[in-house]
Amino acid sequence: MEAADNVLLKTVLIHNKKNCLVTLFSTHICWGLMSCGADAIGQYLEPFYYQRHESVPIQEIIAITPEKIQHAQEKKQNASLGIELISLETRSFCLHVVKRVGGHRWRVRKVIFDCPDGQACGDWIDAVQSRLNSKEYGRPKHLLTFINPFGGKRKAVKIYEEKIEPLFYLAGIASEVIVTERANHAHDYILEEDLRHYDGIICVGGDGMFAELLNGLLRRTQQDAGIHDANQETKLVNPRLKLGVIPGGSTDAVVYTTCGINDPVTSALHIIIGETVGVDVCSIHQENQILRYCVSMLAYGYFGDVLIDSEKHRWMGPKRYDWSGFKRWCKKFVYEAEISYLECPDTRHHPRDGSRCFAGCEICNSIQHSEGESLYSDDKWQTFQGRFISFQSITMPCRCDLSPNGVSPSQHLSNGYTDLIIAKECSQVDFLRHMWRVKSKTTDQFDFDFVEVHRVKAFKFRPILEDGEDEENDDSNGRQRLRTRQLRASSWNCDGEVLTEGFIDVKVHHQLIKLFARNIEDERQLKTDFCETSCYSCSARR
Ligand SMILES: CCCCCCCCCCCCC/C=C/[C@@H](O)[C@H](COP(=O)(O)O)NC(=O)CCCCCCCCCCCCCCC
Ligand SMILES: Nc1ncnc2c1ncn2[C@@H]1O[C@H](COP(=O)(O)OP(=O)(O)O)[C@@H](O)[C@H]1O
Ligand SMILES: [Ca+2]
Repeated sequence: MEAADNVLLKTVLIHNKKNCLVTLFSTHICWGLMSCGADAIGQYLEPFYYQRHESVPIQEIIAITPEKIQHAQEKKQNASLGIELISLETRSFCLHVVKRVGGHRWRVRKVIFDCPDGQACGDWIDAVQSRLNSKEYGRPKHLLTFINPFGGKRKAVKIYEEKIEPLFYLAGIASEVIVTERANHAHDYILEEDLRHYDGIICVGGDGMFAELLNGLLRRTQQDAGIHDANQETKLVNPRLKLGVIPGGSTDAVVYTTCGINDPVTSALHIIIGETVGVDVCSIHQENQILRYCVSMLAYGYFGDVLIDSEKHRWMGPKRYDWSGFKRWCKKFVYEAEISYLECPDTRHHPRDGSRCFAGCEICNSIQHSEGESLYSDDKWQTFQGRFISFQSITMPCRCDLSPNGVSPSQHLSNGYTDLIIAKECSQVDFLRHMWRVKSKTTDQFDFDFVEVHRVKAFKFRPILEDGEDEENDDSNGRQRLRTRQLRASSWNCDGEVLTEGFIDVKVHHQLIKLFARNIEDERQLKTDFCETSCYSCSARR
């Protein structure tokens, strides 16, 4: 289709006291000063070219609202008549659009246009609003919102009331708000209540709170579909509802990874524009039962112990992890397990391939999975048996303040794989060197001989809790005694929730859920000079 075919509305309007040609295309809106054409309002000459122009995709328009402005001429008239203010015809409108202010942070920018008359103004508002309502953008209309008042720095209610509610109101989103009264409140609500009226469920909280939504929604979806228990072979059903998070917790890795920053306003804008990204989910099984679902980090050993200890220091807020992390590091513990895993068959994809998952990621979109195939019949299972300090399964990159590049920087949101990171038995100093690199942005954190990494589709974890038989000890009668030494057991840190079962089977489900978020943008590639190719003016100049 010719670009010009997509023009829905084209008028000369006043913006910043100058005549501007404003064009509404089906995918974006463009405005700027003209280099030729008449200046008279409502008239322009073809062909026209913009001298300088700006363009905003429809997707990135938060709202269009009428703007009551007293125009200069009316002001004069009113002043001469001695009238302070009369009810004015609305001849101006305000576009509220996404503005990027750096570091993946989004804000709202207001752009005001004055129209020749009220009719033209109404036409513009209707035309833009009808594009915003179009199903192709998938903007949510009804959300179910849970707020955890005790997460992170305990500011979630304030964040919602002061920053998020006004934005949802502006965008025309109706949100039913539930401030949770206990742990699992949101989980149980999702499992039991009627959710038909909602387009999505969001929370203001941390990863633990998000895990409640995730587990509630996935259980509910399987239950409604008649899947009650499931082994690793079961094909799970994708939920209709989308999930979203506004950061109000401690680590906020889910939101940091999918929006590039833990900023409440940025997250609210990602939700409002309705863009979604598919996200891989791990199901954690024991026998034929699913114990839990996990999207970010599933960790045993060091990070499992840090979580258990940190719960005792919840009053410290997010800093509790540093304190517990330090305490755990001081006491070195070693664990042992047998881990079998099914590695990604495509050797181009691995945790050290240097790739990054950006919005519209080609790797995520191109990877093929044969979901129907049996995992057990596969003879490609490999086994690791040994001692380690930390074992992590990282299903999304897990960016956060503690690790801005991510715990596994080359992991992807929706490639269908999880990365196993095993920090094998080593000195405390060596483990710290590895963690230091996880925190820093520069060097390969896996470039140590004691760190082993694999990109896998599924794994089985069997803790070994007793040392092998030790025959070297003789008892007082000189008889050889078989002795076993107790090894330390840990628990799992599953998206920040404790899981006490040690033996587990884990499988990754490719893009099982959809999250309201664009995924991070490659800021070097954001176009600023030219708008989309369908822009008439730009394509004419190219
Ligand atoms: C010395 C530098 C240490 C840098 C350590 C970087 C490790 C970063 C791991 C981040 C894990 C991110 C994965 C997501 C986890 C969350 O699901 C989950 C729950 O989140 P929520 O609170 O929002 O509900 N969060 C966590 O489990 C937090 C784990 C954080 C562990 C921090 C460990 C700090 C270690 C400090 C050691 C200091 C030794 C100093 C020696 C002189
Ligand atoms: N009203 C509540 N009282 C106590 N705990 C709650 C409440 N609402 C949610 N929770 C629980 O609090 C835990 C931590 O929440 P989260 O929002 O992730 O904060 P943080 O990131 O600080 O851990 C979650 O496990 C969640 O189940
Ligand atoms: Ca993944």
